[in-house]
Amino acid sequence: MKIFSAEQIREADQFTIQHTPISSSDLMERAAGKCVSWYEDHFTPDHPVYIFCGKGNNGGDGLVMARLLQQHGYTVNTFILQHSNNPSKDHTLKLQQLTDHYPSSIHSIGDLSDFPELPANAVIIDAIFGTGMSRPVEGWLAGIIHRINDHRLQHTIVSVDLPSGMIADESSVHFPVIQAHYTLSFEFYKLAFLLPENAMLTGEVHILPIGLSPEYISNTPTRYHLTDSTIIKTIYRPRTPFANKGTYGHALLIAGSYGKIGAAVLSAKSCLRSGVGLLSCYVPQCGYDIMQISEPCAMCIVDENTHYNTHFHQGMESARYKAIGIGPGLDTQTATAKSLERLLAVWKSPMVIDADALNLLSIYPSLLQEVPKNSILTPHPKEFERLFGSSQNDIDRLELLSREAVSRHLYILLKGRYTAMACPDGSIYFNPTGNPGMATGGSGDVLTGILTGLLAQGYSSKEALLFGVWIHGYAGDLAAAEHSQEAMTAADIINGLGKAFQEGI
Ligand SMILES: NC(=O)C1=CN([C@@H]2O[C@H](COP(=O)(O)OP(=O)(O)OC[C@H]3O[C@@H](n4cnc5c(N)ncnc54)[C@H](O)[C@@H]3O)[C@@H](O)[C@H]2O)[C@H](O)CC1
Ligand SMILES: [K+]
Repeated sequence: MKIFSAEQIREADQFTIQHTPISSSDLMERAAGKCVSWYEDHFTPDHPVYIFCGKGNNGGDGLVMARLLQQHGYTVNTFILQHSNNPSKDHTLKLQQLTDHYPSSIHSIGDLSDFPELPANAVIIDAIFGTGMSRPVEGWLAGIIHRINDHRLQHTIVSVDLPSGMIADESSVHFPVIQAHYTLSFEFYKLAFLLPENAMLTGEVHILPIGLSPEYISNTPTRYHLTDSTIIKTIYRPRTPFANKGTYGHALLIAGSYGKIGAAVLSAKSCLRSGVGLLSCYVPQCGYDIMQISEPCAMCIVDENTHYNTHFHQGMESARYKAIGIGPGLDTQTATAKSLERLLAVWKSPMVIDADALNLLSIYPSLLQEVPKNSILTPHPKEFERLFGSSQNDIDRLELLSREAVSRHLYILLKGRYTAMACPDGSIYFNPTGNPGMATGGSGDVLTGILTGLLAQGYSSKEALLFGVWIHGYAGDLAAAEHSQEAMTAADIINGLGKAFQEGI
């Protein structure tokens, strides 16, 4: 699914009005009608509705909702915030229609002292600002936003299109923004909904289709995308009937150190459960028995060192692996760094680089220059910061992520609720699958195994990344459904992979 900017959403709006038989006034009726249908499914008429409207089209949506909800038997009080003397055309039209039918339900707010007392069971609808926001809300308007937020514990807050004060495609960190329980957004996710810094502001997001032109949507390129099953279906390739294990590649996982052989085992298991043809695991001596017993389907190559890996570069100039994954439980010993340096000097195909291998790249930044093009780096936010530095806000961090991916020709993901995946062509994909139960030790090791397994099978780096992160999250959701987010472990994610491949594509 494409993620459009506020500017593009305005264009989509205009294009739809010009090229399909619908007026802007009717499009607003349709949008508000969708919100009303959603609302009626969630709240009965015993809850008085308090709708706060701005003077633009977001406020216009609120005015239409006020009319429709009253027509449907709800008690509604509408408050128009007098922040501007230039209401939008449709706002003016919808205000007139509301005045014609329900004049006594309309009130005006010119400053904070006009804010109403809310009855205990009232529901608040926030239709103050939508995609028209481009700067922080200030003065008494900011006061109104804070006042609404003060009611958050007692009253449900439903935001129309965006929580007011949030800027659709910029950072609004530290700005006054409505803290909604629900956000009913039109047609598209907004970039702002996917930023960790806004996690507490949107509440549950519901995307309501309003029939914006499919022609505009398919013909307009975007930089940001949300991975969905349509994208995953185009990536997935079923196995061929005449396949043998050579068809699906031989992967090498370089992982594990004393006390962290479990990370290597988790990666190995998930790699095998992602369809790899053959898997070899390179481990220190202390890992040999553990690996062979835990995962008989994997072959084992053993380092000369007992506790950590020191010679995995050996023989790699002529090795025929289809993919290498390195990092889970690796440790950051100097001898491991030296071996990584020598591996990078000879290995020029894409690799999956995770965990301690990323930490080695941040300790020895010159190694980062040697990472093969199209490799996949999988940092969590702390690892990302150690590698590339810190940022003021989530938009700056996305820009940094993208700059690094483009300039180094790498695929870099940044783990989170919506894992962001930056590609060398400048595009950024967000992944929607997964849940907080996956914030547990070993979950990243499982992802490394999956990505390595997909790369080895011949998926391109971009395909392996989008598909791997999707299936990892999907398997995590299945694990949470079975065990709860609290009780699930990384091993349960691996156990979910079978069903994820069957049902998640
Ligand atoms: N996407 C669609 O196809 C549809 C969208 N609809 C709704 O329209 C809004 C966008 O409306 P717009 O008039 O462009 O902007 P807003 O209502 O968000 O705000 C404009 C209004 O607010 C003033 N303003 C902006 N920023 C500030 C500020 N920081 N402080 C004070 N005042 C500010 C500005 O001057 C204007 O007066 C979209 O979100 C949807 O809700 C359609 O109804 C359906 C089609
Ligand atoms: K709003």
